[in-house]
Amino acid sequence: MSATDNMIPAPAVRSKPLVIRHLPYFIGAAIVVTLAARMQFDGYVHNILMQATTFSIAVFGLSVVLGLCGQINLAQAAFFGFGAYAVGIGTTDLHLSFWLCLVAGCAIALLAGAFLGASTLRLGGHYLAMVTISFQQIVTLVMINAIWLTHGPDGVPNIGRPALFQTSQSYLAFCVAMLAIVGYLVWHLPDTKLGRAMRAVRDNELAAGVNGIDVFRTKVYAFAVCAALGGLAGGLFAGGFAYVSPDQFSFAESIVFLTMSLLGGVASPIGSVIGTGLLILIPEWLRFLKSVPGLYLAIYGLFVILIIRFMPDGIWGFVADAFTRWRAHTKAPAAAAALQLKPATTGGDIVLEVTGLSKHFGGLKAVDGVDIAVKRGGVHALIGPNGSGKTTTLNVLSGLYKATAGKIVLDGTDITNMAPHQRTAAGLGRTFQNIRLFRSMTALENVEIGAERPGNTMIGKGEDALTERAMEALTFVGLGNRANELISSFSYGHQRLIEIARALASNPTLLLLDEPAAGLNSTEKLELHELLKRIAAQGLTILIIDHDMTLVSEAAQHITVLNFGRRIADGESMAVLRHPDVVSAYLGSE
Ligand SMILES: Nc1ncnc2c1ncn2[C@@H]1O[C@H](COP(=O)(O)OP(=O)(O)OP(=O)(O)O)[C@@H](O)[C@H]1O
Repeated sequence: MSATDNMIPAPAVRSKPLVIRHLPYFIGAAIVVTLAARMQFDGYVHNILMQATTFSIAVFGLSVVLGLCGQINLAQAAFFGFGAYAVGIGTTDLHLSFWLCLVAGCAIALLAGAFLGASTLRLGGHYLAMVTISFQQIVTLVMINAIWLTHGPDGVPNIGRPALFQTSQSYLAFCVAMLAIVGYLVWHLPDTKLGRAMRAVRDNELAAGVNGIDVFRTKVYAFAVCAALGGLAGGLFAGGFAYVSPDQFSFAESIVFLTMSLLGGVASPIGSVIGTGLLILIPEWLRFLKSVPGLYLAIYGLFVILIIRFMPDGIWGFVADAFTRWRAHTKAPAAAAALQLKPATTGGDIVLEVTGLSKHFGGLKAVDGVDIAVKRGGVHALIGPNGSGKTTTLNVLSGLYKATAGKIVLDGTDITNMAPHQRTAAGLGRTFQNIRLFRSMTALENVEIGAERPGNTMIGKGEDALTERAMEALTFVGLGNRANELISSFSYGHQRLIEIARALASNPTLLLLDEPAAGLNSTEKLELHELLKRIAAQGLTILIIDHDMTLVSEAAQHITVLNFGRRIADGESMAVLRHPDVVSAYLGSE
């Protein structure tokens, strides 16, 4: 019988199909598109709407790369320019179809974004910002100087539109429809597997990696999507204004896009539209102040500073946060079935075999030639005084550190040289000494990421199955009734339980627990002990590090002891705890 045969029946209540749930959005979007097609705007209002619509799509890109994935992109105007010039040059000089040029512009931007991302995203932080600024400057220089291609500073006039949308009015309606479609996709992205991976990477890269997410690839995807949206927006912009020139795609424009994104709320397409609309409209509203030199810019700047100061997550971020908190207290989570753990049993009696493992930091031998054999089923403890190399060992096991020497075999598979997410896919689950949860997410969303582990045989297809599995794991640790609350509303002890639930939801073959009792009070420690018993009762093997000798001696059947990075004892718990070397090294000699 396969593991999937043992799956728990799903709770009776299933959510409605997405299209039905989001029907109000589509009806609203259809009304707005109809209004855009029917209402008569003067040229000035029309231009503002066209600019706001196309800029919003470019800012959607930033909401993906920066808002969802936490990676800075200061070259969005360059990608916008790729799309604009593809349509400009394609429809005028090459006499190609608008549609072909639009698709080509998106593709060029996507490829450039993927290339830039793949070559620089390992840098992160300030370096990434610097590289994207340089890229932006190079693109601007090419636009100005490659006159044979771009027409240089004169720009490209008389850009064509599709035959279907020749009039300004119909073209605007088409752009608004594109805004609605792309906006819907970006709005829905955080609830997809890729979107959850991006949010996990943004919140905590280490935890994302050990929960089975390929961090680097996720970042490259985010960057490529951002660039493609920039290209699409630029192509639409070119058709709308029928003219493009290099100054429209400068570094200053990239900063404008970024400000729009931050002002409205970087994590949501609604924020993108709000920020874009405001930043385009505020200068128009303050136009009457232009007679007093400097006053207009001072008020404009003050307005932006005040919003960012008092709403650090932007206008929509502020509203959405309040809504999430309200919903957590009003929307009761669905009841969940009992969690089943069905750890894989492909290898022999030994689940984890570590031989000659070493990790040196320069001259410091944090782990030095350690052997550990963890038997299938039950609890194996790794103990030792402070600084003896326990956490380093766990970090090498889960791939956060590369081993200096030695071999690690998990359930018959050599995982020594695998990346963290590949080890997770191979069946490793872990928690951290310093809790590493995804802090912008709810408890349920955190555990869903664990449940999504590649190779998890205990989960069916689709979002409902994912939610059910996560609810089961949360209910197993006693927090099912608080599934929709944000991490910040949980006590330290409960956050530890959520981390354990996240690992359990992935149905690992081996669970590594790094000091799970640290920071817990005596009642919470008792609850943890009970939890460990219930986990072990389902046949899941646990390798635990902890300083609480009562917990270790009662929970673990087997103990390995480290001191100064070397193994000094190994065997059945009671015998090891009485071993003279252990007593003197770890518990004190008297
Ligand atoms: N990234 C690192 N760079 C340099 N030295 C490190 C690093 N990580 C750990 N060490 C050193 O390796 C040794 C072992 O540390 P480790 O955290 O593994 O010990 P531990 O047994 O888990 O201690 P504790 O019980 O206090 O958590 C220590 O001397 C520590 O300072």
